[in-house]
Formats: sequence, structure tokens, C-alpha cells
Amino acid sequence: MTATPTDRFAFDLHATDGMARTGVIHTPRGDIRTPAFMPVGTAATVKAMLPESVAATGADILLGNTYHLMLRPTAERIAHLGGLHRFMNWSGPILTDSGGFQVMSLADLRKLTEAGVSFKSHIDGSKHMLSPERSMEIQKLLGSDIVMCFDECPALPADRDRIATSMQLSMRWAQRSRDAFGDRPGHALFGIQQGGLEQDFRAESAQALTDIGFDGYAVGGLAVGEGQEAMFGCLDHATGVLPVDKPRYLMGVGKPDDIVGAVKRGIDMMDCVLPSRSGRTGQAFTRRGVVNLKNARHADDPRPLDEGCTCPACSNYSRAYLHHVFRAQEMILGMLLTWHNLHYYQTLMQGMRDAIAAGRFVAWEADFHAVRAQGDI
Ligand SMILES: Cc1cccc2c(=O)nc(N)[nH]c12
Ligand SMILES: [Zn+2]
Repeated sequence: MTATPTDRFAFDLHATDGMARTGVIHTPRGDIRTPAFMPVGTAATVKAMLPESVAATGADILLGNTYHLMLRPTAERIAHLGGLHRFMNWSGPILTDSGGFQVMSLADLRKLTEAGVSFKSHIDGSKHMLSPERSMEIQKLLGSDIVMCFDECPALPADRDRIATSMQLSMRWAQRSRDAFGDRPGHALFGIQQGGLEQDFRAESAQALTDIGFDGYAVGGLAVGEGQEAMFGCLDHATGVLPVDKPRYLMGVGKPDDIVGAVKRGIDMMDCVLPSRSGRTGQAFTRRGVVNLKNARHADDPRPLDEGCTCPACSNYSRAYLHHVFRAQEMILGMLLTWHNLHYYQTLMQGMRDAIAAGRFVAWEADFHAVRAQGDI
């Protein structure tokens, strides 16, 4: 993460290799090297990590959530205390999701209308509503650098009529989000493409968003249980219809091989809870695949988790130790494996950025899959 003396938001594309791209997003709070992976800091914290540790893994940008922060401690309180960056001690860029997706997956008693969504908090049952206008207001109170449009993500499987109706509602909400966002130099508003797995609806959504005009374009509505093959099949057409000169953000993805396949298909930014959440459950991602520290076979293993990794977990601890603190349910397990997983994800992103810049992404991807096929981890 580096600070750029700029009050503007701009995307500089440096190189392409096939559909894959590498570049830099300049923001007033620092540069974002793409392709970028964004650790998820849902409740103003990347669980089990200090912000300085997250920065040490190589992350340039974090993700926050409108839904969680509006319920607790409220956006107004965070604004009163100086905004989300100050509140959570992260000086780099922050992207916030707009809340609709989380309402549909977490809240109770949801009622969706053209106006927006009313719901009851999953924390204390209090009543709330979200609309494009309220979501823009909350994200402005938080002070996030990249604001997401308020959208509706249909649960899959869904029939074409349901997908079309939902996508068209999201496009009307995108216009209302754009109108409510206003003119905020140095802050970006991203549109969210919907349309399920339907190529015609994806193209229609991309055209609608492009006509409105955004600083970046997300591919929404995926990572909702469709599976990798269907997701890649959708990305094969959904990414190319988005503007080439703006960042493309695939929401909620994913496993390491999902990420590689998404970058191969023209995606520049991704976020996922997987590296942090699975770290807390004893799952470690390595170049050769997943290591489950719960497994008793690690009990006497003096080797590091991954000999090729330079993170604190791999530099200073054995698999035997990690297995022990997992079984003892010690907090350090989540700290060490989250740090390792986030470090591994950032190493993956750096590897792809270098490979794309050198025009050798195909060879890099082949090596990525070959090493993982070796097993014995
Ligand atoms: C977080 C996330 C994952 C997956 C999909 C989506 C989506 O379609 N829209 C939003 N706002 N967020 C999403
Ligand atoms: Zn490591």
C-alpha cells in the first residue's frame, strides 16, 4: 500500500495478457495494485488480525459492510468518532458493500419493495430499512473510498423471469444510487451487474450500468452456490461486456483456484471471507493445496506449514504446534492461520500481477495447477 498525492480516483491499466489485466487504482488514501484481493473486515475488524498485520500481508484495501455497521455501532456513531478509517485504525482505502445482499442472507422478517428493504436486525430484532438513498448515506457516513450501489441479488436457482425482474429492479436502484451519491471527488461509486447466469440479461445489465456511468463495475449475483464451472462460464461472457477502462470487481470470490480463473477472465478485484474464516477453523491454504491442522497426522510433524512461505506462522512454528493449539482451541491458532492464509492470498495476487506484466500468465497458471496436483501436503 503506497500513498499517492492525489485527490482523484483513477485506474491505470499497465498490461494485459489474454483477458487478464494488471494495473493500479489510485485513490486519495493510497494505491491499489490489481489484480487485488480485499480482506473482509465486516464489523470494522479483519477477525483475529491487527490492521498493521493485515497491511504486512500485502493488502492495499479492506472491505467493510454497511449492513453490520448500521446495526452496530451505527454509521452515525462511527461518523461522530471520525469515520471508519480512524475507528478501525486503517489508513488505506476501504470498499464498503451496500447492505442489500447481507439483509437477504442475514436479517429476519425482510420485506422488499420498489422503495427498498425493511427488515429486523439479526442482532437485537430492531426494525430497519435500507434503500439506495439510505445505503449511500450510510456509506458516506462511514467515509468509505469505494461505495457499492444498492442492489438485489436473487437466490439461485431462479427462473428467467425472476432473474430478469430482479436485475431490472437493481438497475433502477443503480440509477437512484448514482443520483443519491452525488459528486464526491476522490470517492468512487461502483455499479453491480446482475442477471444470474443468463448471457442476455448480463449484457443488458452491463449496458444499463454503462449508460448510467460508474467509476468501476462489479459482477454480482455469483458465488451464491452456482459452482465453479457455472461461475467461469458466466465470467466468459459477463466480464467482456463491462467497460475495459474501469476496474472490474467479482464479489464474494473465492477459493484460490476460483481467484486464478477469475483473473484469467478479466477480473481486477475480489473479496472473500474464506481465508480468514477457514483460518479460524484450522484450514490453511498453501501452494500445494489445503492443509487441515485438525488432522492428527500433524501431531509430531516438526516441519512448517509451508516451507516456501515467509509468514510468521511458517517462519516460527511447526505443524505440531499448530495442531496442538487447534486442539487446545487457543486463540493463537486463528491469529496464525488467518495471517498465513491472507499472506498466501496476497502472494498469489503478486504472482499473477508479475506474470501478467511479463506476458507469462499462461505458464504461471499451468505451474499453479501443476504444483497443486502433487498432493502430499
Ligand atoms: C458480497 C456479495 C457476494 C456475492 C454477490 C453479491 C451481490 O450480488 N451484491 C452485493 N451487494 N454483494 C454481493
Ligand atoms: Zn505461511
